[in-house]
Amino acid sequence: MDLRLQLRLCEDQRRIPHLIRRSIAVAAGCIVNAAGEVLIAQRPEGKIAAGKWEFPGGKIEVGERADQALVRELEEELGVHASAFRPLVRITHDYSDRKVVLDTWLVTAFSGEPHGREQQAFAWVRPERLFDYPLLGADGPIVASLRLPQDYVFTPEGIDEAALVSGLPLLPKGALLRLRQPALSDAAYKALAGRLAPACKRLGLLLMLDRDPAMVAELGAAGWHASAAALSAQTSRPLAEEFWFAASVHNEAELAQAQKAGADFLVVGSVNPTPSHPQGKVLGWSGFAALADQANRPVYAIGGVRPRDREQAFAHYAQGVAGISAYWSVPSSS
Ligand SMILES: Nc1nc2c([nH]c(=O)n2[C@H]2C[C@H](O)[C@@H](COP(=O)(O)OP(=O)(O)OP(=O)(O)O)O2)c(=O)[nH]1
Ligand SMILES: [Mg+2]
Repeated sequence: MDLRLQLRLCEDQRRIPHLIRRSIAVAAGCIVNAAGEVLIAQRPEGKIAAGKWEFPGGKIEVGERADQALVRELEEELGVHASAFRPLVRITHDYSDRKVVLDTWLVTAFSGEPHGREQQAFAWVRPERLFDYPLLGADGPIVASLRLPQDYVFTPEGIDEAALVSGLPLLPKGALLRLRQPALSDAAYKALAGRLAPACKRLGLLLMLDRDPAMVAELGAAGWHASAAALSAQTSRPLAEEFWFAASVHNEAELAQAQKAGADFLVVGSVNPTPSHPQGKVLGWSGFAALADQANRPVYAIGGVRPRDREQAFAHYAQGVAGISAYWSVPSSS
């Protein structure tokens, strides 16, 4: 093609970016050190969104896999060789001038001392302090993913209080715990939640309640969990940003509803058939991954999955696994 014509076409394209909705595939790494801090870098002068902070990484090249791009970008930008990593969360974000599809990875082992090869500043930050840095607009769900644990435990239905209390110290450290007791009246549920909240705090468990969202702040719990039924009545975020807002999702319509309501993270299933929901729709791992891929937020896999299935869950972009029976020594139907 004639060079002048080519230049002219490029110029025209620059003028109508809003008409050409380019989608950019990006791989980014959340490098975690032994102290549990994560590495962020400041975008250097001359790049788009200069001055904002980000998880190091860059564009996936033609013919390259996301994991290959991750390793290459971390070497190019930081002089670090990533040797152990796994998928974290996948995000599609629409900036006004471009659409970005971000494949993020949790990097748990690397060699080399990070240094800003592009003269960019960088910092090791505890996940709960990441809000102190102006991160790129797409990165909120990555921060949520870094702050959340790998296990989401539900209480067995009808478990007695003594068994519940004695089981708490045996749960994985830092786990989310949903107090799910559908047979209790609201008053009995609230009383039980009030007795459990201090113990959960002491043990570092994140207590999630599923009745009136106002109960969460009142009792000092960690957040609110919306069942699919509760979610259908929810058009906006029902509690303050400082608390977690989770939702159960089984299909695309419920996913859209959870996104509209502004849920921070989801529980998606059933991945496998379970005795407790024999008639429930089974997604399989591929159905799970299809929903997780559109979620734009961390997603736990539920339904016939156990902590030992975690690696498989990660491979399908899960935050981790959720369940009942795998976590308690009392008999349960799940
Ligand atoms: N690396 C990274 N990019 C992000 C994050 N969040 C986010 O929206 N992005 C966007 C910003 C950019 O539009 C795109 C990454 O492109 P980039 O400019 O870093 O690409 P690159 O490293 O290959 O740089 P270049 O050589 O092409 O300039 O993804 C993030 O946390 N990390
Ligand atoms: Mg980059």
